Amino acid sequence: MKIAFSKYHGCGNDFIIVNEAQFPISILSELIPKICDRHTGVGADGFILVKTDPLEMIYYNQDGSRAPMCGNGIRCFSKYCMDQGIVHRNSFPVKTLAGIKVVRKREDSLFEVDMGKPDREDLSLVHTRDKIWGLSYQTNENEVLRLYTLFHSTVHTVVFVENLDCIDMQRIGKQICEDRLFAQQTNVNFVQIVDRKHIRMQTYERGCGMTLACGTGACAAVSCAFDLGQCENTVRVSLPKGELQIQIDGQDHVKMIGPAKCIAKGEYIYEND
Ligand SMILES: N[C@@H](CCC[C@H](N)C(=O)O)C(=O)O
Repeated sequence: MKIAFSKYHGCGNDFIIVNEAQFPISILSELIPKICDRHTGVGADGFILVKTDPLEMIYYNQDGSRAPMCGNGIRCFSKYCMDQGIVHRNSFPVKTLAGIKVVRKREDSLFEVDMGKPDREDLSLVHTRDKIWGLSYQTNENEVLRLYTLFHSTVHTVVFVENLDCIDMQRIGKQICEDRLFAQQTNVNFVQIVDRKHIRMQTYERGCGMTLACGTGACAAVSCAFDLGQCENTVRVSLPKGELQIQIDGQDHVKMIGPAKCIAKGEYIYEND
């Protein structure tokens, strides 16, 4: 079976985007890990299904697991919908498992997404403790870190470090992500505060591993740093291949601003085993 796809990226976080109508949903669990494979497939961090009536983003990680939301993904989804003539307005609502998100394409071609508020309290489905906020955590190699977990459209744990370049994010990220503290694993964001208006970060993503950027993770990191009094309410987030801007208004409401780019279009030849 041939499946028409587009590939987009937002700050290096890459996605295969496919229109829902063209194949039976029953093949998804086999299709996603195959098409996202970087050697034998097209290669991507995530897979996005587009539903048009109403407009909905259905997001899957590289391994085929479903996630409630994806910050870089929703900007790419929005650009795809505009490129394909699915939407004709510059601002529109998108249904996600984490609620309706309103997207706006700006004059500078960046996409602005109203990401809503973080949830620091009702995390009963996220972790097995009452709260993980400043929890002291020892890694297998005896590093001691502090973990801050919150729900920002999906589950995120923030770890502040002195210098991103001096830490084994793959090893530590995997350990925290898979720790039994978390009922359904967690995304792990390593954050270096550069100054009160600028952070550097990189994420070990649940269902995928290290990625070059994570939009919901950037929102979680800035919300957490702001809460702890470590940054202003408007922060530049530097990632290995791009930059996001995160703004928090007086009511704890978070906006994410960043790019979305089409890289390729093609047909994937799907063969089931
Ligand atoms: N890359 C994303 C987040 C994707 C989902 C995540 N891996 C999860 O399982 O929650 C982003 O840009 O937000």
